[in-house]
Amino acid sequence: MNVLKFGGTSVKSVENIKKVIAIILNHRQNGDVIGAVVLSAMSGVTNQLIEIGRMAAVSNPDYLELIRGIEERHFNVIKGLIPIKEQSKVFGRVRGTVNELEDLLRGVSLIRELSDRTMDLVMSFGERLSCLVISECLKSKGVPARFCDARELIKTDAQFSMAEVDDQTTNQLIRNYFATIGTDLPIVTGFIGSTANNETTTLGRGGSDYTASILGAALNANYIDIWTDVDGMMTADPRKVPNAFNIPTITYAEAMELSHFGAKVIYPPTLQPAFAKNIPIRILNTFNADHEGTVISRTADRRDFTITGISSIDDIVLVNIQGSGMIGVAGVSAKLFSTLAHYKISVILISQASSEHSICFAIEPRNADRVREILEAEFATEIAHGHIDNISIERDLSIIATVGEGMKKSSGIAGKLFSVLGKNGVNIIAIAQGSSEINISVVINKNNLSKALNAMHNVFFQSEARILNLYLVGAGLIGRTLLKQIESQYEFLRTEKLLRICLVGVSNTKKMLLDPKGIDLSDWQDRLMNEGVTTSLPAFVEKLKDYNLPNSVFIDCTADKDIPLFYEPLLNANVSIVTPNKVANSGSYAEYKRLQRATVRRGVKFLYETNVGAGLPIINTLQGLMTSGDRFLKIEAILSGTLSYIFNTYKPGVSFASVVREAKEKGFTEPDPREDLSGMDVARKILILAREAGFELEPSDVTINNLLPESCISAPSIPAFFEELDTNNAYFENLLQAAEGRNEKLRYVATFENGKVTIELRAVGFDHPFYSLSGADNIISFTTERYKERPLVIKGPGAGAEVTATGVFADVVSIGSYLA
Ligand SMILES: NC(=O)C1=CN([C@@H]2O[C@H](COP(=O)(O)OP(=O)(O)OC[C@H]3O[C@@H](n4cnc5c(N)ncnc54)[C@H](O)[C@@H]3O)[C@@H](O)[C@H]2O)C=CC1
Ligand SMILES: N[C@@H](CC=O)C(=O)O
Ligand code: NA
Repeated sequence: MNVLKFGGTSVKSVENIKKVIAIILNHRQNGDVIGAVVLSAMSGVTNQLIEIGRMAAVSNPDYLELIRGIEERHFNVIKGLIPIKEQSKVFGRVRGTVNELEDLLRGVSLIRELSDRTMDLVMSFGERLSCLVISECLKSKGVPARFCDARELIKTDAQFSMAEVDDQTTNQLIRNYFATIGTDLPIVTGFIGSTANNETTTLGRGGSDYTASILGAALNANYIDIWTDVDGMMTADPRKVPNAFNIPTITYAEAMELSHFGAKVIYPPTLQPAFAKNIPIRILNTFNADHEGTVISRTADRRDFTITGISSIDDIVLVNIQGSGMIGVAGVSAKLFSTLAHYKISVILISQASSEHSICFAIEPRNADRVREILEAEFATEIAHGHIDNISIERDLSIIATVGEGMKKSSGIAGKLFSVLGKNGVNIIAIAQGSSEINISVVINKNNLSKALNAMHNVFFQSEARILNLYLVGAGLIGRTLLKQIESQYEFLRTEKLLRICLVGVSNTKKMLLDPKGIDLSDWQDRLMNEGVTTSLPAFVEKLKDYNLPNSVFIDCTADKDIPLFYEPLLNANVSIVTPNKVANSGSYAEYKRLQRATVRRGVKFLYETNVGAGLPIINTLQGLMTSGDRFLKIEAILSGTLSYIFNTYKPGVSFASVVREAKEKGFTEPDPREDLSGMDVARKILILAREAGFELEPSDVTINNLLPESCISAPSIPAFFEELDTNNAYFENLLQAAEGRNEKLRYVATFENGKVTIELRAVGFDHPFYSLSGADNIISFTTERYKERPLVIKGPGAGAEVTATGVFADVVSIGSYLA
């Protein structure tokens, strides 16, 4: 035998009530015995009744309008669900109940007073009306339903609005009642009860769940089914954590912790009677009746995760009371908490460090000022004597609770929790863990709530892929290729690497598009074109900070000199950066160092493997040697893919400018190819390598060996530059022919040795290791303490869209692994 309870949304409209009736009929057809059905008021009605009461209390006659509205809603149910010839009798009964409500409010309006006692009576009409109407609907469908006013069964004390149930009397009354009704199906008003003197009381908002549990326990039901509008309890609030999913089984204790911390699926007192009788509570969805929902019972099986759920209280304040006079003095906390209890201030969380120097506790914001006054008065003497310094209040905070019985047996949960919050720059203000070990609560700033919840959910519920939120600036050749590569690897990363890449922002020089829900990788170009707004980097970064998404990565695929100005603020906001743009690392040494320090300080990543040799593993190799304690003696390298390509491809008689054009078309050159031909690009790269090798070099320490005649450099635009190149063909032809005549090849070689950089155009013979390069190859030779006899050499294509995007992609994925 089961007790069924349907909440406010389930009985909100004709459409929804049809679903409720179908569920009841279905049970009966399957032979499942229903002991009782408990109903809430139609959704919105209780709030309206409260408003009506308040309006009447100030003699505002408009309340009559609201009463008509409530009456109308119930009439509509009758019209929609009861055959015409049976309707008038039910209309009459509804009208009679509504008249009773009107009489009551007339009285309230006359005496202009609304006590908690009267308010409870006013509120009782919501459930009385819904049960009245729906029991008649069921009767007309052949169910032997019978309206049951719970005030005759549930006896309480006289704490109106939050009455305590007298279990013994109540259980007896319930059993007596059920002994008399035979096979009738009582439709019981949720939420309400009455005192020994038959005054109406209510059991607290959400109390209909509690009514069902009281009935179920008294009747020794097999199940208490709470039918609501969600698929059971979820691992987190799905409005805040889109990846939250249903929890199939949960213990009473876990459900209690989660519902105290804001998971509004079940009213916490409901759990007690069910727990005492070991009756499972099932949370089911009226609108998705086939879903298995959540079963709450003593033991929960089918556990895939160490924690069961994450919940939060979104708005709290923290009160801190501290002073040297508190150390070792017994009774301060006793006085503190008995004072709070005396004033009925509910304390949500308490934390005291073992130094006993301070105690902090969380309360609802509406109590903050009152608590300060109360405590300042109560501890006036201690404050006057300096034993207590002050009572401070910190606002705009949230509490997040990780809940789960599984935490008892496993270590490392707190470590995981703090690490994920740390990596996402979420500062923890206070921590509490009860010795039951099924709840670890942390207090954080409210503006980090969504980020923290999502990041935590992501690491604790590991079967789900970790999200990496990308913001790409510069959707040019490399940027576009990167997105294409990510798109084709998306499924592999999600299923094999448990990494879900989400593009949140993308921009080029003209337009930018940001969407925190993610931009589909298959149509980002169309969306950018159609929905994008004029690019503004400050606005882009502002939005990024505003969204405050976990695991955010900023990718700079431009060669822009201004974008690096945003790197440090981004790192400080715990956003990792990946970039092929060399500007930041080749500016002043101080700036280079500042970025390095920011990454260490904030525990985020700044990765730029493609600054040198595109996708070739040069920076990673160098950093590996450095961190393992090797020392660099010499770096000798060919670092320009563009120049390699030109020197490997140029044949006398061909126009030099056309070879440069080819290099540009193949995607080897910088957005402005003069950067390559002037030697600037190589200068940047060797400077970066020297710095990575531990040397403090400024750009002025690198002399550029420029290959271009002045007229080419000073051309006003890139097309003009190409024209200028054409007119200088003879200059380049001579240069190359001279080498060719000696069977040598031209190589643009950068060397770092003894703290000094040299860059020169060399002609090398076939016995030189740099002779046999082809295409856009780079070659880098590291001579170190450990690689002294024979240097470590890395060689391969050092420019081009695919290889560069691959390097950027690898950096992005490595951030994903780090954050996980
Ligand atoms: N092409 C290659 O082989 C390699 C390139 N790199 C680097 O990759 C970066 C990108 O190169 P490519 O994709 O070849 O250049 P590109 O010129 O094709 O793309 C650059 C993109 O950045 C956009 N952009 C420029 N300033 C912007 C701003 N302020 N805001 C938004 N968007 C902006 C442009 O609209 C363009 O779409 C450069 O820093 C380059 O040095 C690094 C290694 C190899
Ligand atoms: N333009 C560069 C590629 C990027 O670093 C080159 O030609 O090497
Ligand atoms: Na590289």
